[in-house]
Amino acid sequence: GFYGNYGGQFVPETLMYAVKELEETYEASKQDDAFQEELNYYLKQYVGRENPLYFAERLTDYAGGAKIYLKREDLNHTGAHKINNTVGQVLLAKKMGKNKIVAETGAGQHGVATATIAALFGMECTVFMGAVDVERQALNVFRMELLGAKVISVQSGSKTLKDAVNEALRFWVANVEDTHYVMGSVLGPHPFPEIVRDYQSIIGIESRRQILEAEGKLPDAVVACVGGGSNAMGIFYPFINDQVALIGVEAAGAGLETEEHSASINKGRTGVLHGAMMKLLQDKDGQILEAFSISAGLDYPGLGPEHCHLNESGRATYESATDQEALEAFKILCQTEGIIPALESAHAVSYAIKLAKELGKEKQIIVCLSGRGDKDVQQIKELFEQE
Ligand SMILES: Cc1ncc(COP(=O)(O)O)c(/C=N/[C@H](C(=O)O)[C@@H](O)C(C)C)c1O
Repeated sequence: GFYGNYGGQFVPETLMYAVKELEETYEASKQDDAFQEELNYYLKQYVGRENPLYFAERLTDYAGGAKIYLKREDLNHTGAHKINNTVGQVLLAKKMGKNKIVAETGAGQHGVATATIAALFGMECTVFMGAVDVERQALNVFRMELLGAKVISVQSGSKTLKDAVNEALRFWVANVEDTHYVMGSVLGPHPFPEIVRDYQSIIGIESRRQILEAEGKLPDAVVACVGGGSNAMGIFYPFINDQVALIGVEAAGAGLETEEHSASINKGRTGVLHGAMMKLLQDKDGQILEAFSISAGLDYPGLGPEHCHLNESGRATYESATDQEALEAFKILCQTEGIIPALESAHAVSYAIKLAKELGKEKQIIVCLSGRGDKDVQQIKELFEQE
């Protein structure tokens, strides 16, 4: 369960049984043809895969360099990549005979994706969400409730994702007999980072095949935003043995030199949170610092253990984009391609525009468009009205 010096299973005894049971069930599911068939059925017929790897010609012209391809996870059912993971994990819950689901959410996309699949399989669903995020992503709270989920607003700590995960883990410990915890990103104790990576790898598997079809060669770089790191790990992993640059884009918020960002790799130190060893934003006493970002989905003070290892080994590099840069890219994508991206994804687009210029016309870049921006329009509207 380790990725170099990161990862592990730093959980209390009360959770060891549950993570061991999950590990066994996951390993067994890999050999279970019926399970794989059911998973692929829902990915195709319900999520709507495969989605396009779209050549963004006007965005490419705007950037003035390498060809930019967008992997359209925004076109999935529920509007983001999160559902790739929740389909798989809820099927695992069924395989373990558990009919209740608990999850955390920040941007609300993971919560919506969990509530959606729980409704599909008639399972009870409880989602923990920081009170700050309940405010910021009110539309997604309503969607979760429409889908039959119970949304619990978390008042402790900084009232954002970190605190929602703490409360969700506590709930899971108390209900482990009949409840599965659907982890929303490549975080948490082994085997969660592996499971979420594997379910999200469908993004990179499709992208690799599609770029070879379109260009007859692999891309020069793959770019994705990183909150906990699941859409990035999913698009990176199938390219891991290729000569392809893998670039994660962290949220620099108000700026890396300020206290207001979520740049765990660029400004963090090694520590343990939510059961895993990873790079974390923490003060000199090891207290976890609050993360900041204009996008709720990147607002997490850590980054998944496998990303920390890829960074240390040099296989992947981690850049960042500020709130302002993300907002700029958000507008540019709307105007050049008629696509309203999630604010999280706009961080990746922002860096990709810079990289395209640097690489020049002969090269190709794939950007993971992890979600659509409908959930952010209200927040953006208010921002523009303030300008
Ligand atoms: C559209 C979209 N794009 C990217 C992210 C960042 O999550 P990762 O892909 O796991 O780094 C997110 C993260 N959303 C989570 C959520 O909706 O709960 C997030 O807040 C946490 C699970 C990290 C997202 O919604």
